[in-house]
Amino acid sequence: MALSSGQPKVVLLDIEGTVCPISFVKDVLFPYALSALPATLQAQWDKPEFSQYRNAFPAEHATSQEALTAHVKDLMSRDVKIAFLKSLQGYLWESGYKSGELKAPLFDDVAPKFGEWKKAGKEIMIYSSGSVAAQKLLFKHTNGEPADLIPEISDFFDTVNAGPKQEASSYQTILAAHPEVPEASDWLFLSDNVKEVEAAKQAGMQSFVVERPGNADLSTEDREKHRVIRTFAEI
Ligand SMILES: CSCCC(=O)C(=O)COP(=O)(O)O
Ligand SMILES: [Mg+2]
Repeated sequence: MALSSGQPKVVLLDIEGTVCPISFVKDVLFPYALSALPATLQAQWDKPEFSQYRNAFPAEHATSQEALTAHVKDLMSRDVKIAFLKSLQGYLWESGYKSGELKAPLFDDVAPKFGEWKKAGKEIMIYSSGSVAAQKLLFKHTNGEPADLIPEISDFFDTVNAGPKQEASSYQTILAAHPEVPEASDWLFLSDNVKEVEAAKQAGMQSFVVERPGNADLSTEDREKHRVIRTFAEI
């Protein structure tokens, strides 16, 4: 599919398993957050600016630093994609990105395609379970050229401002946020998660499954039902 006139005007992108490897999230970002957690809790526990993160957790898990640490560890071991955890993770990753310890390893085709899409007049938007704050940190600190891709991105969506990624209504919320591109068929959503692709299609968007190294295997049925791409260069 060439992106020329009559083709999608907006490319909406998932992050983990689509623009960067799942292993970056599981093996780099998660351990960083867990290692930063105890010292952060000790330093920030009673600070007013930290209360938004602490108070967002269910009260029974925020009774002490130890209880919160145990709960965060449990949620992360199960990769629970819940907003209060994602928000805290973004807060914990900030120092790592700013110091240069964390840098998002985008797949090689991603940054060049951003430039191509922008030149062709397409809008690039992000929809991830990671918080909008975490998304912005990731795209500001990449291994791409340019390293800061924020200027290329028109909007960011997460489970707070759009809703759960496997529900069609979330894609309708995203559409409603951009009345300048009202036709769902003018949107192309790319994700490693077949259920997310199905939800986007239910909302009327075009949507392809992205198959990257390290992603979950796709079934024969998934491959029959959906277009599967291995790199953005195929678009
Ligand atoms: C952008 S923050 C790091 C990724 C993350 O925490 C996450 O849950 C990504 O999920 P996605 O919806 O991008 O597959
Ligand atoms: Mg994903």
